[in-house]
Amino acid sequence: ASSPTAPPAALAARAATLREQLERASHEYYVLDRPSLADAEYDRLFRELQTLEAEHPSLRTPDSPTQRVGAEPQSALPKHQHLVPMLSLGNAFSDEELTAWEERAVRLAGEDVRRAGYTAELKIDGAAVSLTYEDGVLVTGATRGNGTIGEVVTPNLRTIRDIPLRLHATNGVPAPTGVLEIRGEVYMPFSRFEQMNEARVQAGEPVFANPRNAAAGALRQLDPRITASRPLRFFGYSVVRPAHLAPLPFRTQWELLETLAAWGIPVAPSRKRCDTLDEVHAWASEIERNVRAQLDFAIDGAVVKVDPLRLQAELGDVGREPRWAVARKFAPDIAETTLTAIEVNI
Ligand SMILES: CC(C)(CNC(=O)c1ccc(Oc2ccccc2)cc1)c1ccc2c(N)nc(N)nc2n1
Repeated sequence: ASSPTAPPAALAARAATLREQLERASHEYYVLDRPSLADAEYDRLFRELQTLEAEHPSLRTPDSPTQRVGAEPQSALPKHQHLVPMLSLGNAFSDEELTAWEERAVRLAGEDVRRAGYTAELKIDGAAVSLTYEDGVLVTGATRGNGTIGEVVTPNLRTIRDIPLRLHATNGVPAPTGVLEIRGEVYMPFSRFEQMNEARVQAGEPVFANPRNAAAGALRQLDPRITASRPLRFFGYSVVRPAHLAPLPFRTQWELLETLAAWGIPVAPSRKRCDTLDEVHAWASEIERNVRAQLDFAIDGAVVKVDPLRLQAELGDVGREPRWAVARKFAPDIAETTLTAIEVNI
């Protein structure tokens, strides 16, 4: 017999179904850009879940879509120590510097580095954050801070539709158990950045210098309703967990990105598995010349990563920089350079 306070199992099951349907619809709408549920139907299900949670508060779980916006403003942002430090990328400004990076890695970890190959990714120019999930449920979100200590901005990150409140099992990839941290970049699409600045000019408010500053500023708001009003997106690119826990279900950076996507985390669209550094050079040039101008988000280069996690661990990091990854920087974005020049001259 169920106790008077516990909701009947049927209602708990209905609430779970609604959470699942609403989160999948949200993922299809915001991340895959191919909604299968009509807005009116989404709203009807959302209201049904809100009603269920109002009648049975124990059904109001942290991964419920009704809990994305609405936490009360905080006085100041509490601090969060990252489980594993968030590293910062060293820079290679030329193909020669990229080759020198590879030489050092080969000297340290042997020919396996070349034989195993690389994963090349877009270097998203946004605000780095770390998302802590426990048994697949988002429990903490924090800014990078100094790499070791960041600021807790969980209520703000929960307003970003790209960030799943619960990680899903899909096409044969099981949902993760235990604790893990997903690192990625919060960014503001150019199109929405311009739109927002235009509105700020009309409202007599100061405009943001660039999308990265706008994203970082939105993330550090004390009132999540302000964050919710800013058009923020997210791309994931790293997963870590404390060394003593069971290893993660992937062995390479490439498989890591595929797993993130399977869990429902958006991953930047252009990326390439490269067998040689020459392939990396060619891909990065192609991105700089032909892809960058078409993207609706800021990138400041490509990131090259030694693919096997075993070799990443062997190479380790020095001075907070991984030896197993490096940024191949592009020429600064003309618009940003011009703006900075104007600011300087005033
Ligand atoms: C590589 C890393 C610095 C993140 N990774 C980490 O911070 C990190 C930190 C400890 C780790 O611990 C290890 C676990 C196993 C093996 C080796 C290290 C692993 C990753 C980074 C930083 C910025 C990036 C960016 N703007 N765009 C893309 N596309 N990728 C980026 N990648």
